Amino acid sequence: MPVFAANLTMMFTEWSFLDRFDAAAEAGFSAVEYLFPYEFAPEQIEERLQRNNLTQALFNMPPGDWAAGERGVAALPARFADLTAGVDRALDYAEATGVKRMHMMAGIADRHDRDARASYRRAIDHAAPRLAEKGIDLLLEPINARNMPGYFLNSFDFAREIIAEAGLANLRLQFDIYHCQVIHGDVTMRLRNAFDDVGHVQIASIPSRNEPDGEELNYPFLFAELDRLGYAGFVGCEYNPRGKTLDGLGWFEAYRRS
Ligand SMILES: O=C(O)C(=O)[C@@H](O)CO
Ligand SMILES: [Mg+2]
Repeated sequence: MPVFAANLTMMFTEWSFLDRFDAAAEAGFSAVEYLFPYEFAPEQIEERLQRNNLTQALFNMPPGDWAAGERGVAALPARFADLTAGVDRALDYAEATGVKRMHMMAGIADRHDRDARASYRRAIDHAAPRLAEKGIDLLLEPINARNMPGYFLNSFDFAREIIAEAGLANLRLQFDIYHCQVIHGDVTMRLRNAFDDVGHVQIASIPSRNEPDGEELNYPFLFAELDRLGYAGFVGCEYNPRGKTLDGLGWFEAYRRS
């Protein structure tokens, strides 16, 4: 049975960020993820995790200037110093939270640009060994162009090509089923084919990015498929609730921690 992680950037937004940990635990989640912890001290996050007996499944490394439209700096050749500083900062939070996987966003850049690709590889070659020293996986996530126009890593095939080329044991694919369906379709076969690379899974309905309980995909089938494949990682609930978070948790009833 999959282990679900509440995404605290998108779910439980009726609560302040730190109180979302309590709300997610109360709703029966045993793990959480979110985009970024950096507005809070590592100790504040650690305290909420421990108080609620929650596992930190995932978070992202610093993405550059998010408010200005940056979506990562890894593929931006002029930003290598920011990338290395971001790895250091993320590792401080990893130590406090015990997280075992971190996502490095690529940035807005043309994936056919040679300098952007070389910069992305340089960022991976720097970050992955730093994380490996701490037993942490480095995740790469393809993101669809409708949600993030101009994003460098916009194809699952390209992500797998980069992972194969880098040949690093702790470099894994963040398989967001929502993005896969929007970009390519054929989700089950892609999951099967990519399974050896998969380090984290995320879910949402398609096309609305709401609860995984309707619209284009049959999530009960996909959850069973993850079991058939022997997936032992987390499934991040990266969706925008249609209404109140708690009102939309009917799909989660069978999976909640008692
Ligand atoms: O947009 C997504 O999908 C994500 O998983 C975010 O964490 C962007 O990294
Ligand atoms: Mg995602």
